[in-house]
Amino acid sequence: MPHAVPIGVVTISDRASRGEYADLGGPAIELCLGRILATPWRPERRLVPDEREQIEAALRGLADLDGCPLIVTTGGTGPAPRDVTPEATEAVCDRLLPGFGELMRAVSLRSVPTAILSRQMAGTRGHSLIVNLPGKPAAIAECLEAVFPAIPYCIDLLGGPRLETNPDACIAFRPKAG
Ligand SMILES: Nc1ncnc2c1ncn2[C@@H]1O[C@H](COP(=O)(O)OP(=O)(O)OP(=O)(O)O)[C@@H](O)[C@H]1O
Ligand SMILES: Nc1nc2c(c(=O)[nH]1)N[C@H]1C(S)=C(S)[C@@H](COP(=O)(O)O)O[C@H]1N2
Repeated sequence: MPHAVPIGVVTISDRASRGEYADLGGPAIELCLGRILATPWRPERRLVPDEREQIEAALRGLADLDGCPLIVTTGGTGPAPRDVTPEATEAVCDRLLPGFGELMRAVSLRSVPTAILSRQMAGTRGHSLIVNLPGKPAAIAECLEAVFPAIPYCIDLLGGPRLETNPDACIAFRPKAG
């Protein structure tokens, strides 16, 4: 699909990257995006260990070389010493969007009290929006569905492609002019 919008799907996991378990996070992101997006898109997949330099390199490449208007990560957002996804995200972003993390934690807190352990965040790098999700595959749809209504308009504001959604899965909110 030559005109499909590239979307970065980044799994950050020591064990999945070593092949010790199958990556369930990347496929869960793709399944969720497939339900939500009406605009043709294609995943740009990356699987990296919890190493800050490798995460930053993946995010920079997806934003600057692959031209992804949206990059979604899973894993490495907690308080463990090797969890460095938020640090890597902050390092590559021009600006942070704290509302994403606030909303995702609030929604997740309805399911698990440990939701407050995630330092997941979002920010912009040039024309790209980067959104962190926790590593638990079950967290992915819960978090992504919560914030997605604001994502198409955010990408409009960043000068990216117009993303349309399937209204049965997600109603994108675009404030009316004036
Ligand atoms: N990509 C993944 N695929 C399948 N399961 C995952 C994945 N990432 C995390 N998990 C599961 O969610 C749990 C919590 O995720 P977390 O990101 O804290 O992993 P972790 O304990 O740091 O280990 P690792 O980095 O090796 O995945 C993991 O212990 C694992 O059971
Ligand atoms: N929706 C949701 N959010 C969640 C969880 C979950 O199971 N569901 N797990 C929490 C836990 S136990 C941790 S440690 C943090 C960080 O997870 P990560 O290091 O895998 O990103 O996410 C939290 N957020």
